[in-house]
Amino acid sequence: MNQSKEQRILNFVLQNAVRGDPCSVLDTIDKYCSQKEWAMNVGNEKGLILDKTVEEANPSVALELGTYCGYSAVRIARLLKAGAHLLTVEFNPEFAAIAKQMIEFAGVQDKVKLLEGPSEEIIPQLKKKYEVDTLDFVFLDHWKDRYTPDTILLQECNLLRKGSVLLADNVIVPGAPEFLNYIRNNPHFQCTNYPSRLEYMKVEDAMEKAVFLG
Ligand SMILES: Cn1ncc2cc([C@H](O)c3cccc(CNC(=O)c4cc(-c5ccc(F)cc5)cc(O)c4O)c3)ccc21
Ligand SMILES: [Mg+2]
Repeated sequence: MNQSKEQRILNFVLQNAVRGDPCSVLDTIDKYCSQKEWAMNVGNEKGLILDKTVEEANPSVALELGTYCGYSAVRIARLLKAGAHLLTVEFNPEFAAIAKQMIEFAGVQDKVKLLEGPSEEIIPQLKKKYEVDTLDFVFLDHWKDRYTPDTILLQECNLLRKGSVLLADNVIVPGAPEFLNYIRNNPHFQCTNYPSRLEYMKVEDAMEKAVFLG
């Protein structure tokens, strides 16, 4: 049975990156995906925007929707302070299996909890089953038509507090027009757009930051 692209990316990391070194894992994934096979990791250019947003938020509890191969989970986890943790949600079992190995190889497994299932099922479980009070930071990178319903669900589940930071990938490509319309016209959010490039391509993309005002 021939390998998936995601398995090839993981193998390239296991053979070429430095175990326990998150930056080496990120650089190795970026090298593979820019030179050999494109993949939908946030990448290094938008990754720098993610880094700055995480550092500014300095979250104790962070949530990621859409783990994929674990690139952004490693990227976020490497910046978390002692005792802080990232919950990352992946519904595709193959992706989850790859991401688990990627996160462990990078050595950030103590800061990351990978939750398998669709966001619409996991989000309502965060308070009781995963002992979350409120979320300090949320990275949205799953199906683009789920950004809005899941942002509404986060509010309904009382998971956001004054100052909670949402950061959404791909608001230009593939695009999340309905989410941009929702969040920019919502008085409970203060929005900022960060123009950038689609990962590994000379194509325009952008990220949108939305701070919950309570
Ligand atoms: C409900 N639920 N709960 C958890 C959860 C997790 C998933 C998966 O992780 C998953 C699977 C497939 C697609 C995505 C979304 N990502 C994208 O579609 C994307 C596309 C492109 C791009 C850009 C240009 C192209 F030409 C092609 C693809 C660039 C990007 O950065 C992307 O993030 C996410 C899905 C639903 C989930
Ligand atoms: Mg993305």
